[in-house]
Amino acid sequence: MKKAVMYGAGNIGRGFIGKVLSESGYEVCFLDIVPEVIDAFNKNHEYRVHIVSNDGDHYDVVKNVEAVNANTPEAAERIADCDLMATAVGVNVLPYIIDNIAKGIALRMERGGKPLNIILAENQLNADQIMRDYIYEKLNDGQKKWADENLGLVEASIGRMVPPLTPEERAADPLAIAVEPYALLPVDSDAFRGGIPDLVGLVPYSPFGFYIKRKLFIHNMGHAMCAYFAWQKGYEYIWQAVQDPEIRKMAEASMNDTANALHKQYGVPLSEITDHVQDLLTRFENKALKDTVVRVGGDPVRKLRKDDRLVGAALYCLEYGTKPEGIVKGIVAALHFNNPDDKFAVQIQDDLKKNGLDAVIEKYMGIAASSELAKMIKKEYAAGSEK
Ligand SMILES: NC(=O)c1ccc[n+]([C@@H]2O[C@H](COP(=O)([O-])OP(=O)(O)OC[C@H]3O[C@@H](n4cnc5c(N)ncnc54)[C@H](O)[C@@H]3O)[C@@H](O)[C@H]2O)c1
Ligand SMILES: O=P(O)(O)OC[C@@H](O)[C@@H](O)[C@H](O)[C@H](O)CO
Repeated sequence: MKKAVMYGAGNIGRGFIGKVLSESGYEVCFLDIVPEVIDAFNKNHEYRVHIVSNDGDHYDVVKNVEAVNANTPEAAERIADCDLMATAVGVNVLPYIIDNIAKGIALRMERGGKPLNIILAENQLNADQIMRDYIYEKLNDGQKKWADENLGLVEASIGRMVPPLTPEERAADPLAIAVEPYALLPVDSDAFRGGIPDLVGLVPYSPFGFYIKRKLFIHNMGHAMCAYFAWQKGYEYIWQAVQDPEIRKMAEASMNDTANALHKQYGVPLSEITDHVQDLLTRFENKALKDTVVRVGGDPVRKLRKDDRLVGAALYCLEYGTKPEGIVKGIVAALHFNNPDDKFAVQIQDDLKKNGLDAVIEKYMGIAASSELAKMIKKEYAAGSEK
């Protein structure tokens, strides 16, 4: 059997990519650090994925799985030996998995191994370049040359939404997972080395910039807007946000603004992109998924970065001639996300109090306080304070 390594056995690793790999004929080795999750994989070598929607639910069984602790030398061995690999650990964790990846590459090269393709299932623009830079810092010149020719770092657009389960659900079954039905996996077809693998639901696409921007600047931006407005109205779930006519209208208008910019840059018919917006809004209504406002809005420090969903989308709209009025409201709502259980939200709230809005804009969004977008944000923020 072909072997795959799935780095990260969380929501996306278990609920999406690991499942795709198994269903595509791979024996899947998950690398993770949570002992009860690792033990559970190695006990039964299979797990169930609950597929939920407003129209009903069913379970799929994912077979031929095992797990290895990522903090042991065995992790690099598995990377050296596999036919395909993917990561879904979270953007902030990526720097911590580089050592194992670099060691795996070194072993693979020594053993005359085949090219290594790594599908990057992370919500990060230019994840391929970021990972190549991290990995190359750990390689010698010979290894870098091998990696130039044999290491495929493959950007992917991870559209499937997978919320966290409750502590009670996790305690009952450490591998429990519930997902929405959507299961397409668009990937950058130009990034593979040595051929594109045959995976269930794979959509190889080039130029991939279109898909990655559509994902981050329409899907994740609209999602984040729903979450931050929902927080202000005291909702717990995303489906509640999107059923609120005021929130839905603002999210939809902003998603359509990005759709316009994408249409202008890539020439994809506008109706095709706005149809996708409507489909997303329907998917956000998935009540059975129980996706939460605190998950989707979590870590506003990352979500407010210049290369992420809100500020990134606003700058993109400005570049293509649209004033991002709605997205700016979303940015301001993110600045009001004062969830005491989210350390990143607390950090922004502290900085706002101590250092003021200009400093927060420059520090977290990476744009000048005198820039056009910053001026729009400040105007909207002040208008909110006057209410
Ligand atoms: N959940 C979603 O709906 C969704 C959808 C699309 C994309 N994403 C993106 O996918 C990525 C993963 O998100 P997720 O929701 O699966 O997160 P998650 O927190 O559920 O999963 C991350 C997994 O990585 C493991 N991990 C953490 N540190 C590790 C380490 N040093 N070594 C090995 N494993 C480690 C964790 O134990 C966990 O199992 C993120 O970049 C996220 O933005 C998530
Ligand atoms: O994972 P994050 O924190 O980058 O973003 C939160 C959600 O928008 C995200 O996980 C989506 O559910 C996912 O990208 C699927 O589309």
